[in-house]
Amino acid sequence: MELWPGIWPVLLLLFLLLLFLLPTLWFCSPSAKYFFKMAFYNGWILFLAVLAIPVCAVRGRNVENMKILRLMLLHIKYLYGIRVEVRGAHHFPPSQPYVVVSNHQSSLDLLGMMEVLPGRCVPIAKRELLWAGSAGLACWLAGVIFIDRKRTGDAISVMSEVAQTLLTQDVRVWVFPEGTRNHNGSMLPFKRGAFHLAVQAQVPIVPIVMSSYQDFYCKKERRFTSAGFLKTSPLDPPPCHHLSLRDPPLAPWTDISSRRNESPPKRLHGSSLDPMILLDSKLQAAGKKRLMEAIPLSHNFSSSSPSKSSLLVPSKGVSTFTCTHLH
Ligand SMILES: CCCCCCCC/C=C\CCCCCCCC(=O)SCCNC(=O)CCNC(=O)[C@H](O)C(C)(C)COP(=O)(O)OP(=O)(O)OC[C@H]1O[C@@H](n2cnc3c(N)ncnc32)[C@H](O)[C@@H]1OP(=O)(O)O
Ligand SMILES: CCCCCCCCCCCCCC(=O)OC[C@@H](O)COP(=O)(O)O
Repeated sequence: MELWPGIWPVLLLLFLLLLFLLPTLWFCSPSAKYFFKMAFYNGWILFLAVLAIPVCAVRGRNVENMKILRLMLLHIKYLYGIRVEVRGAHHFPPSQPYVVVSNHQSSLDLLGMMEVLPGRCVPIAKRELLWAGSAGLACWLAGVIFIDRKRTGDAISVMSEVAQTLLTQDVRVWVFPEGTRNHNGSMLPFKRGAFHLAVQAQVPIVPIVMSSYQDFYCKKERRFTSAGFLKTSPLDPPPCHHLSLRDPPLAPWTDISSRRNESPPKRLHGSSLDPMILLDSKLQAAGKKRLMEAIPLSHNFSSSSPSKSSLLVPSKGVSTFTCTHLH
């Protein structure tokens, strides 16, 4: 330090400059605000992971560790003023394995995911996440299943193993069937792994919809505004919609139903297996409409037949999701 006697005034000057510059950027540049918020988001998760690792390591790699991660991540929504509202959590099957499928908009999905993550439920994630420093290690310790999306064969064999584990170790799996983040307002065609998985393990699929972040977050526009002040309207109990999925991704369902004389596998039935919906309070009428329009399914309202709300009812070659409407 003696060689650099002038360093301290320079550092002080830099510090004061930053002290002035950062708040100025924060308040004047939405892009800078977006950048700071995302940097903090990732940095905070990495930091929390450092804390979580020794605690999780006690058990070794174990799905029960996911509870620890979940508890440690739940507060993040408050830091960002994001209010998460959960509708229909009771629609989760109480005690059996199942596959959760959910739309994937951004890494912020983690917030909604942690809000509703059932016990013994592990997400399927891209392999790259394993190398995300402390977060990767924490995920590994919590039993996150990593797949190499570039090697379909490997990914399929991992998922086939998961189909076994699902039953033998009583776990649930959370899959983002779009296979990647997608924030452009529409849903990408589904990858098929989640559906193969459910068929192989003969377990139900529980769809979860996370509402659009469009009114407070947009990666493309580098926009991440404060969201805490928006009004929350009480939401009506959602009516039932029947969503016909004509897209091939659900072909496995139709195959299996035709092999079984148009009758779906028994374990896929169950009026208590309605999908649930996850909404955040920022969701406004336009956002809701956009999201529903974005889902590439044709849906026919059928409030008169709530009793037909079995999870999946293939009929005449078209698989049908019963899905709760965002209302
Ligand atoms: C306290 C601090 C804590 C800090 C730490 C943070 C903690 C956080 C905690 C936890 C967070 C976890 C974070 C989770 C978030 C991560 C999200 C992501 O990473 S999203 C990307 C990965 N997810 C997927 O990719 C979806 C799954 N993908 C699939 O299911 C695909 O289907 C896949 C990879 C298996 C193959 O993909 P294909 O791109 O090749 O395309 P296809 O058309 O689906 O499949 C090709 C053929 O293979 C058949 N196929 C697919 N799966 C099959 C199977 N299981 N068995 C048999 N055939 C199968 C298909 O039917 C198709 O064949 P035919 O065209 O139909 O003939
Ligand atoms: C080494 C520094 C890395 C910093 C990483 C911080 C950890 C954040 C953990 C957030 C978990 C959410 C994971 C997520 O959302 O991953 C994205 C993939 O679903 C889809 O990826 P892609 O759009 O296909 O690239």
